[in-house]
Amino acid sequence: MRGARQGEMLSARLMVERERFRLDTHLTAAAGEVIALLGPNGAGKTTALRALAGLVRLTRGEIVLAGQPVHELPPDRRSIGMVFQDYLLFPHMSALDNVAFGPRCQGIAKAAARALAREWLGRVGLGDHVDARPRALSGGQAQRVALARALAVRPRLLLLDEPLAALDAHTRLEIRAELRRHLAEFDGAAVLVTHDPLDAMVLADRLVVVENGSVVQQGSPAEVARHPRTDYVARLVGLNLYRGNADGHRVTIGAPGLAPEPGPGPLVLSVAEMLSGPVFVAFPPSAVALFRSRPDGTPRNLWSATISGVERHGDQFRVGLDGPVSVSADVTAAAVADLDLLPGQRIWVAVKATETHAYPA
Ligand SMILES: Nc1ncnc2c1ncn2[C@@H]1O[C@H](COP(=O)(O)OP(=O)(O)OP(=O)(O)O)[C@@H](O)[C@H]1O
Repeated sequence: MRGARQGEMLSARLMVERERFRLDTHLTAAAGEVIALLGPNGAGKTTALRALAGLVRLTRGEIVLAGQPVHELPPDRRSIGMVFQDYLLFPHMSALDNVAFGPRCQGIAKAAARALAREWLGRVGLGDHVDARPRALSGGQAQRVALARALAVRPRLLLLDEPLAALDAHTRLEIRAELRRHLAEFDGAAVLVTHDPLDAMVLADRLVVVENGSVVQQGSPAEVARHPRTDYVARLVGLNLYRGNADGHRVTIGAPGLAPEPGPGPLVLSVAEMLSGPVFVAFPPSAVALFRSRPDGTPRNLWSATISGVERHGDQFRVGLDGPVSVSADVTAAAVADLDLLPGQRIWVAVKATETHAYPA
């Protein structure tokens, strides 16, 4: 995680009143910081993002970007880059001209703008597609062009609205990892709206949870995961997520990273993906199976743990487990009774490799 706060890049008080909805949030972001706005449908995330972009007018409030009030300025004068799901590429222009468009609008001469665009397309891995029209690009490629277009204007604020939502699962993994790398190099502030907790956990330095137009919780992914304050957040962070080091299909979980509590470690997990170097490994609590005695001949990842707590979670129970890493498991009420799950008890924990997801960190 990058996290060093180098001074405030964005400070915004966003108030937007509609007939049956009121957004009232305060958002700040340091230079280089990535904020993920999370929340249930209709919470006001998109409204907040559009207000920052200048596409929705503030009823009250202010937006200060790099020390300048920008809320009275039109979108194109705010030093903002946008990667919105519905903010499409210009269909009649090549990838190169799409990316060169912003710099051209900033007054950069045509040849220089095109050189810059070429450089950005190279950075997002599309150096061979500069002449392609958007319709000739795959979803992932189009999203890379959109990112290059947003970054080519060197914005102080990058806004991303569900940037990975339209992509298939495989492409999503790839683009998520790439986006993480580009965000790490970006020196402005970034605000990301996503429904996917993994996107948020992997990409953001800070989660800002919005419900009913207000911020209900914010903090680092680890802080929010450790102390969920609403049901939505509890469900949202119901993912076991760790940092580790991959060597082929084996990942050594060592660095505490995003684990809820760093354990004694190290734990070696088999994962479906073939990777090397620093990675994240994630799996949902529903992928964790519990056994009273050591199951024989299982191909799963297996370790022994101590039950730290059992809590009702919807119609299931969430079991907290301490061991080489801290893990949450979701089990049925019947399993709680059958397995006699009580805090302090030792239990075997199993996770299938195919139910884990490993990603480059
Ligand atoms: N143009 C509009 N005019 C009036 N009301 C709107 C408009 N756009 C959104 N709303 C309402 O404002 C509220 C917030 O919507 P918004 O799209 O910001 O939520 P969201 O958190 O992004 O939701 P989702 O996750 O479903 O995209 C909702 O009640 C929505 O119905």
